[in-house]
Amino acid sequence: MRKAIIAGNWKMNKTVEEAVKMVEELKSLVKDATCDVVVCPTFVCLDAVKKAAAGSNIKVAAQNMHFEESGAFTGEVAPGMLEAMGIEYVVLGHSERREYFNETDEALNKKVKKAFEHNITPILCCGESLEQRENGTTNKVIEAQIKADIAGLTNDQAAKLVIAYEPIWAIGTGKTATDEQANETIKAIRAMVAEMYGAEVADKVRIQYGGSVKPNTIKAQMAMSDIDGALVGGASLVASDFSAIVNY
Ligand SMILES: O=C[C@H](O)COP(=O)(O)O
Repeated sequence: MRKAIIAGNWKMNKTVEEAVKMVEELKSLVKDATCDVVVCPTFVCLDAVKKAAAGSNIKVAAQNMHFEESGAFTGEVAPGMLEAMGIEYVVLGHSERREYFNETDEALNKKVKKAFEHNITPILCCGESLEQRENGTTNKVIEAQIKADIAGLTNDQAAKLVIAYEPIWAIGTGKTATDEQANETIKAIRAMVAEMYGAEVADKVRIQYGGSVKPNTIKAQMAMSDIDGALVGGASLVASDFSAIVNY
């Protein structure tokens, strides 16, 4: 039985003060959640959020990291720096990073491996554009992403993966994939993982849905057979909305 995981991706929002205030509010609101609860603040807020979340059930994720250990990479953050801070998860390959920051599958594969080396669990994002959904290439596009991004892991590492299926056309648009569409694609992703690492591993991998998840959509989404959680953007910025999602 997979434990659900719901993560709030704050993207480029919240000052340190606002982020800490949000965690302080969330702590009591999500304390009885039955799923894993994760917040993903910007790098500048990570340390303060981690300290604010201490002693609670809120886990902290970075929104990105570099694959190198250290060196002349101005503006980047190394995996060891996140590990030293006790960061448990890292979001990798969000469609915004693939699109605006030219993140490639080759780099993502290095990042996924490096995250595991540093005891950080990747939340690996994948998903198709509206055009790809409409021309019927959704599974082909996602298969290319998954096969490249998670290649070369051990079975133990692969089993710990969190994958977020985010149809790009549903991000921040108010359009969610139907529960059936999301579930079907997530099933297909699980089959891709099974092809690479076997059914036993694939059965352990947690696969979230992301794209305009709201308090009024989550219950039906979580009732689907293969949806193991959510990666929430906009609705994760307000404590009452995010806690309502987490306490679905
Ligand atoms: O990482 C989160 C996703 O991009 C979803 O964002 P959204 O809930 O605002 O559509």
